[in-house]
Amino acid sequence: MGILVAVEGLDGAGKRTIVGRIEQAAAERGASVSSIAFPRYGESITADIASEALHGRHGDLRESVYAMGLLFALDRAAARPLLRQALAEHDLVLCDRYTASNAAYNAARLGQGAESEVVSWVADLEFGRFGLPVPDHQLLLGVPPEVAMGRAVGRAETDADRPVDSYERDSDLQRRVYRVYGELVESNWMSTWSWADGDNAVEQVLAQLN
Ligand SMILES: Nc1ncnc2c1ncn2[C@@H]1O[C@H](COP(=O)(O)OP(=O)(O)OP(=O)(O)O)[C@@H](O)[C@H]1O
Ligand SMILES: Cc1cn([C@H]2C[C@H](O)[C@@H](COP(=O)(O)O)O2)c(=O)[nH]c1=O
Repeated sequence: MGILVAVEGLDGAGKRTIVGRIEQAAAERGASVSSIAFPRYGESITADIASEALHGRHGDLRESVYAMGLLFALDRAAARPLLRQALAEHDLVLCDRYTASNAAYNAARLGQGAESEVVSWVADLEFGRFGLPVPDHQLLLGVPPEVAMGRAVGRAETDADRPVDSYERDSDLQRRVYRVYGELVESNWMSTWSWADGDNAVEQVLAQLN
């Protein structure tokens, strides 16, 4: 049975980039690794609808914090068998965003913090009702909002398939999300957390394998 590590952070923080580096470093150490990125665009209808809503489609769907949170949660619920299989077959399973993304973004959208009702709702729904595995460790890529937003905008300029969405355009939201993530780290929400910058993220995850 492998361990499940979730990599969290703001839009454009560099999660995908770091997950690739962790995969490579773990494989070089002889560990078998699998990764899964949420939302699962192109594989999950609920993930695709959430993305379309963030790009202005589906009427007022995106205005509802709980409706958006439910779409992201249903994407993960549908991935539960994949996660279980990956954990049975690999030493390390990496998630590029997981349930804490729903906690941080939904609380921030409501102007609330890590102790709020919506964060409990996310935990009850995803770990309780949907039976998703609780991560063994969660890592926050602590790239500040101004830097992360700059990267997201830079990516959009060079990648026509990755235009900024309504969350990424909202600098106040990104600042609030960063604050809630900090509170999730401080309270070790659901499991242990560590705070990483780009340089020590790989070592922090590899340490979990020992
Ligand atoms: N350490 C870094 N320094 C500078 N640029 C970086 C760094 N890491 C990633 N980038 C660049 O920043 C952009 C965002 O990176 P990436 O796609 O890995 O972020 P992400 O956190 O997965 O984003 P999202 O959650 O929005 O999908 C990309 O263009 C990437 O090449
Ligand atoms: C998985 C997940 C994501 N979100 C938010 C975070 C981002 O702003 C968008 C899209 O994700 P991406 O990594 O930029 O493609 O959705 C969320 O609120 N809840 C979630 O569970």
